[in-house]
Amino acid sequence: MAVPGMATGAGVGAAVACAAVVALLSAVLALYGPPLDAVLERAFSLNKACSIKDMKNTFQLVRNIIPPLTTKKHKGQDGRIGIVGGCQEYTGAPYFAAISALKVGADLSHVFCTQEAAPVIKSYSPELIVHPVLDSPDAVQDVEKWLPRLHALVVGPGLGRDDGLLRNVKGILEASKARDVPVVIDADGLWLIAEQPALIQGYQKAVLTPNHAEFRRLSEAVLRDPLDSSDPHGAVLRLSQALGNVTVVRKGERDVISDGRQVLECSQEGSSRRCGGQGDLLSGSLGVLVHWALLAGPEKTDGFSPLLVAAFGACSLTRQCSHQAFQKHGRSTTTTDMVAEVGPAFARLFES
Ligand SMILES: NC(=O)C1=CN([C@@H]2O[C@H](COP(=O)(O)OP(=O)(O)OC[C@H]3O[C@@H](n4cnc5c(N)ncnc54)[C@H](O)[C@@H]3O)[C@@H](O)[C@H]2O)[C@@H](O)CC1
Ligand SMILES: Nc1ncnc2c1ncn2[C@@H]1O[C@H](COP(=O)(O)OP(=O)(O)OP(=O)(O)O)[C@@H](O)[C@H]1O
Ligand SMILES: [Mg+2]
Repeated sequence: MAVPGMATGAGVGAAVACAAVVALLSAVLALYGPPLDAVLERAFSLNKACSIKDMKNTFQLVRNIIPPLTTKKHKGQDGRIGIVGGCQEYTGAPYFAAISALKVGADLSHVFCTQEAAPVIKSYSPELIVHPVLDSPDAVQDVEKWLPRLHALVVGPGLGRDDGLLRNVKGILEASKARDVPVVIDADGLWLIAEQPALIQGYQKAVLTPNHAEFRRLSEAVLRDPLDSSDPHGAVLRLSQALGNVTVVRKGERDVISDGRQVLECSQEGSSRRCGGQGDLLSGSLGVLVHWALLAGPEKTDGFSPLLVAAFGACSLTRQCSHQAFQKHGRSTTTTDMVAEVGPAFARLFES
């Protein structure tokens, strides 16, 4: 794979990132066998210096962070995830994020949304725990009291941009940082970060998941420069560095992931459908994988940043869901069809 950005100040990271991407590729190879070589060529851009052996080792990293299913665990151990989002306009986004977290393997998924969004989100699924608190004057305290029971928060899907709501979310982010709760920030959560980057500056347990427009907005706000579209890896690396090594996942035709030291690229085959909600599936899945990766620790990720490994896992899973759903539904594919593929896609990529 090409990791050009890593040459600039990334040092040792270049070799490690290269190995990681190659390893991911190799694991898929092991799963599908040689006929899928072509698919894999697209899945991970290869640096010619990386060997197939390295690839094998590094794909194993994603598998390494997945907790085993055993009869010895209690409810909640494999993940209690909170989604902060859901307002009058947007109820689908927090639902997609929350249900995806459950389908990936979390035990409990909470949604903290506005009062009027709550009954709508509840009605989509009996599996979600829905708190109608986000527009209450006590929103911060109402969410804060749940923080000790949550392993990760996904902030932003379907949040909207109401000033009052964003003020509450600012308080929730500050409370999460104070308690060291990992946060994935997506969608309108990124709008808030573009307005106030200091909110997340240097927080090592944060992952940002911008789409095309969100990345531009964030990058221009933080770096105070027009975005250089000729160097996608360097742009992500620089944004992450400027934010104090917060992990950034830039979604697009290829997903580019960086923690300011290393750059990974995921171009696992997805589909040409660009229906809304796919990013919500990614951020919800990532909430669980971030928890698993931090729990597993750097020993399991071979010294590699656990958040990079988690991000790569969520990107490849989302794209695989899109691929499988499109094979069945073609042009009519929607995010609901992708959610139905989370289990089979996860098994294909990480468990067979
Ligand atoms: N069913 C739902 O409730 C959904 C709600 N959503 C929510 O909608 C709100 C706004 O999210 P948006 O993602 O629309 O953010 P923005 O309001 O910042 O809009 C992004 C814009 O960028 C455009 N864009 C995307 N990719 C592009 C590319 N590669 N090149 C050029 N333009 C591109 C899109 O068409 C869109 O107009 C968020 O709260 C989000 O979570 C979305 O998650 C979609 C599903
Ligand atoms: N051109 C593309 N080709 C293949 N996959 C893509 C492409 N653009 C985005 N994706 C994939 O789609 C998923 C969602 O990315 P996208 O940019 O649509 O997010 P988003 O705009 O935040 O989505 P949402 O509608 O949920 O807010 C990611 O897994 C990403 O890899
Ligand atoms: Mg989005």
